[in-house]
Amino acid sequence: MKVNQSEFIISAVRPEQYPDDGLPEIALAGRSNVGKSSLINRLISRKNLARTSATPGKTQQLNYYKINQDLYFVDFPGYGYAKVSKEQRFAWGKMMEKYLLQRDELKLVMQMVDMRHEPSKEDKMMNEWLRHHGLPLVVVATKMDKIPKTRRAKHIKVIKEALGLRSGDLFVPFSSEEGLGKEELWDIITRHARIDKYAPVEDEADHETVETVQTAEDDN
Ligand SMILES: Nc1nc2c(ncn2[C@@H]2O[C@H](COP(=O)(O)OP(=O)(O)OP(=O)(O)O)[C@@H](O)[C@H]2O)c(=O)[nH]1
Ligand SMILES: [Mg+2]
Repeated sequence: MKVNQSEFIISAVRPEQYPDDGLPEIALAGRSNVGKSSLINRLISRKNLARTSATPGKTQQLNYYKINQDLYFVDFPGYGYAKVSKEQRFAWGKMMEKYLLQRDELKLVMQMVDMRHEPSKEDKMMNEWLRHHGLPLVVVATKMDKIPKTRRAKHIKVIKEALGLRSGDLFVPFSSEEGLGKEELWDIITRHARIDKYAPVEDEADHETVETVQTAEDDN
């Protein structure tokens, strides 16, 4: 997928703020700090369009990023972050649930899990919930660069087993640091969003810059 333009649109706290142009939406869900924002940046070859941070729980609204005139990435609040209040967690949960169950434009959920660890209770619950509701799903295992090559197959096996994934289920090991898994994921995204224009992503040189925000601090 050739990304010519990427633009932060809105941090939506209410459904009325969601875009109304009907473009396909790809949601990113996962634990706080799992690497959702980093994955967006890697997919679009930008350093920091989506805010990344070493402070978990930073993304607290549905953050919309428009990619070309083709689709939106919708960056979700990270779940499972202990330091937010119960009320806040409940409010996020409600907003996410409503979005996931009622948003016609939603074409794919990317559920992200950290490749280093066995999926948490919340990861498992989220996965079961998404599958129970029949949502189109790809599980993305992030931070693959942190696992030595010889141990990756083992980690992948543990994750797939913990989530009960079968051979036909979509699963992509990924590294935002090194770009591993990027082409495979774009392929899945464009198929679900029904975008025909599949082409390799070009580098930043011919990329129209619309917004930049703070720099990632990778200490994780
Ligand atoms: N080595 C490595 N570090 C990563 C990778 N992905 C993310 N990180 C680091 O992990 C930290 C969290 O990444 P974010 O992309 O901000 O995570 P997030 O899921 O958006 O977090 P919230 O917005 O808080 O929910 C940052 O320090 C990133 O640089 C990866 O693939 N490899
Ligand atoms: Mg984020």
